[in-house]
Amino acid sequence: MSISDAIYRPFETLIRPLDIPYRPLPSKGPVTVLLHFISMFRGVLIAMALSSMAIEAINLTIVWGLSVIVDGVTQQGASAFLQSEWQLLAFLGFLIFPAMPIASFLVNTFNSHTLGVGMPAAIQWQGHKAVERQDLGFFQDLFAGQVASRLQQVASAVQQQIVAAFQSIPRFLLQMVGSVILLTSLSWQLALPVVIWITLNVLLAVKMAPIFAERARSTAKQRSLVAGAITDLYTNMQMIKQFAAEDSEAGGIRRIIQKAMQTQHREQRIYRTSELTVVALNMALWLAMLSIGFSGLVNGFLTVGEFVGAVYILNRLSGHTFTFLQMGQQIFQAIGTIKDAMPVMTTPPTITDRPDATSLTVSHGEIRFENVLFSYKGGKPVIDNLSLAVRPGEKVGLVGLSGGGKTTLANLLLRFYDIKDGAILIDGQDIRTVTQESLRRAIGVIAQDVALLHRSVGDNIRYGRPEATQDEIEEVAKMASADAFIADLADGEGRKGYDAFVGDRGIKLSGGQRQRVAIARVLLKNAPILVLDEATSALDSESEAAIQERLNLVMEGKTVIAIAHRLSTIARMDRIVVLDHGRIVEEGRPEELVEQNGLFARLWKRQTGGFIPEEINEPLPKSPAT
Ligand SMILES: Nc1ncnc2c1ncn2[C@@H]1O[C@H](COP(=O)(O)OP(=O)(O)OP(=O)(O)O)[C@@H](O)[C@H]1O
Repeated sequence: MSISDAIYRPFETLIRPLDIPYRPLPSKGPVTVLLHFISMFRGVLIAMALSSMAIEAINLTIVWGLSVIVDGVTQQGASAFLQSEWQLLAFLGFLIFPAMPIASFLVNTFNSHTLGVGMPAAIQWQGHKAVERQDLGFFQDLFAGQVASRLQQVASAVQQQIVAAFQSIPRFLLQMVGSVILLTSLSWQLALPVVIWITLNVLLAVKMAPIFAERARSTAKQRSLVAGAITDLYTNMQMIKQFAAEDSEAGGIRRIIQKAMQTQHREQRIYRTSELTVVALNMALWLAMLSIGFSGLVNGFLTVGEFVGAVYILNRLSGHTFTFLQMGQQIFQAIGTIKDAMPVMTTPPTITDRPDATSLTVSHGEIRFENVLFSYKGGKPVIDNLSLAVRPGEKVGLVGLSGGGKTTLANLLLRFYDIKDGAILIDGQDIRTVTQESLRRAIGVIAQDVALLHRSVGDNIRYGRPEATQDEIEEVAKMASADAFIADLADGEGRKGYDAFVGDRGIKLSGGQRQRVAIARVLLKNAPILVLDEATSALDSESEAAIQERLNLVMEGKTVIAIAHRLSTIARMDRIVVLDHGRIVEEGRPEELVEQNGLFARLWKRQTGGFIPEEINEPLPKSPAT
């Protein structure tokens, strides 16, 4: 171990931020959030506050010592004073060195190494754990970038301000009290203006605090709006360019930045006004103290040593009020930032596991929707008293007009939202009584808009089963006919094949390639239930045939609910359920429904131009488990 390791490692490992267990954040106001994080680090914070108070105590003692030395030397002469008071001089020497550098090192290193690094990491981690628990609806109401920026702002603001507060407030209070005591011991006439000055400063702080808080909050809100809007823009850059909307979007961003600047100016005005008041109060104190000091010297109620001591104390006090005021501003900025971020960090998730939630066990794969009623926040019913039983291994196709509730129904099965009434059961187990994790592990999803993470294509496939080996990944890629294009992949960083990155949301892959990766991922997951939200966009017929073939492979032996748009998929379903306004309006085998001449037949004819293709009249593949 190097010397540097020996000195700094203990400070660096005093807190292990990522090992602190997650505790839900209190939602009763920003101060409770601050206290929550303070309690997480209280040991180090107290140690830092004590070291910082030690620095102040040393300073005050040195000031007192100086006034004693000045008076002693003027009265007794230097050598007599040295002889009689050498212990005092030695003690002052010890305070100057090594006590002062040690205390100062402790404060700075707790500050930079233990808290400066550990605290934002802990706050960001705890914040992330809080956000991650939120249900899908929460993310739909917010810009992702805004959430991320709020977390980051909170992490740095809270850390800086808590640390500054613990470093400065106890020290400042000690300095105030110590200064008043010391000054009183020198002369009460000198202490009096200081007491008045402190009272005026406290009144000022009480008056300004709510204004600071309100303005700081507006600024934080505007700042996170800017970050959110910019992230939203960058994420949708392709669409923006398609519409050549860069200029009009830039106009929007410009307006948001302009608004953010206005709120910042408003915030800064109040700070400068209060600083001006503090400077005026400081100068008035100086004037009063110097007048009293000179009159004390003239009238003999003060010695030169006492006068020097008083001037030194005054210098420190007035200098520190300024720092203290700035710290007050920063603390209110932090409180504003927390207030703005509170909804993100403290909203309790609405979809939670029951305390007695069990793990879902899928033995057959039967799904039952029983009188399900659902509406989105404040809206009218999207799923209206719907009952549907899907037999084990059955493949049900959901068909209907756009907005009929197909995607919603699939999302309810995954418990992305909780239903208002009725029940959804898988093999007899109500999905609200099992853990969300076990539920979602049992369901494979191929969504319409295949989402891939900006990682290697191999890692994206591995998402289906993180512990899968490279061989298994290659095997499913082959089954999904993805192996050929993956072999040819290369990214800008020189990574090739399975190691090549796919771009944000998989942007560097074609729609068909993304779908193949999604199929491989679900093949690897091998869940007993499959939800398939078919892309409406037509792939070319060759790709469609290839994908269809792969999908058959994924669907084999599984209970399937497919939001079906393509004729080829519909034809492969055991049963079609036609949804309209959240209700089942028709149900049956596709060929039966065509004959019924209802909504399905209408949709069908519209899609085929009145032509009923051969495949619907062909015998349909038998469902394995029915
Ligand atoms: N997150 C949401 N918040 C509020 N309303 C929503 C949300 N998602 C969907 N809706 C509404 O619920 C209704 C059903 O939508 P859903 O997406 O389930 O229909 P769909 O049948 O899948 O349509 P499509 O075929 O066009 O995908 C629509 O009126 C839609 O506006």
